[in-house]
Amino acid sequence: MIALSVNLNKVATLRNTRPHDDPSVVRAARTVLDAGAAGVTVHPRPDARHIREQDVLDLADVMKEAAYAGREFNIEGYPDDRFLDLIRRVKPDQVTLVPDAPDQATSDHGWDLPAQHNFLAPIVAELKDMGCRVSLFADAEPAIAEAMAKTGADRIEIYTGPYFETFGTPENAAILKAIVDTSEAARALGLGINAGHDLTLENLPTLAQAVPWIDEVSIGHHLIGEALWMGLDGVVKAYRDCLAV
Ligand SMILES: CC(=O)[C@@H](O)[C@H](O)COP(=O)(O)O
Ligand SMILES: NCC(=O)COP(=O)(O)O
Repeated sequence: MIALSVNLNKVATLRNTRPHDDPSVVRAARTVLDAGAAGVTVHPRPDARHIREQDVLDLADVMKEAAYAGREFNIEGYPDDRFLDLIRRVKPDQVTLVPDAPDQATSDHGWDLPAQHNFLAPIVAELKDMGCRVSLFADAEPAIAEAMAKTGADRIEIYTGPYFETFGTPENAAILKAIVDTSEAARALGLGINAGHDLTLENLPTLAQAVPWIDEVSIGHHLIGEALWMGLDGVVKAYRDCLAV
């Protein structure tokens, strides 16, 4: 079964609008894990617009609790000194490197490889030496698979934003085929497959059926939004039902 990692960024977005800890990111993490999520994901951006360093440290403590043995902590971000120092302190199960600029509204593209190989490969090596699994954010382009593998990364995370944007239109078939082809090319090179960005209860079943070998999807924005109507426990269970292909 495809693992669901719940991205808690948007809980922190709401929390940050007032000077107190409500809604609690830690409480949200416990809720989604108790509902069966395989792990949690956070993206501590340079401007701390949502997830702050203290959230990362607090969640690292939660993930060490016996009740959550076997669940994974995935930290996403651009590997600047701030981010790498935090990773060295926390040593999460997985690090997902994304090529985001500090002022980027959200993640919307994968790494430019092989151009950025010499920048990424040493960082990937250091993170793996720490015992972290390393995933690289990737556009759905089969030709990128070889360059991704050459960095030494363990997995790629296929960016599914265009899949969301085209879902339900004639253009979606080509986007989905590119995702399938990219995943197959990467798997053939020994890479694991993650996927994420703008996955929803509507578009996830088709993706899961087309690419059942995905290791993990990380989902935040639409899941947290849907929780307003379904409750956090209920929406996690609904997303997991989509993945039981
Ligand atoms: C990498 C990716 O697609 C998302 O995980 C990203 O973390 C979303 O960031 P925001 O929640 O800041 O939009
Ligand atoms: N890597 C994708 C992620 O963690 C969540 O993306 P989104 O569901 O918030 O778009």
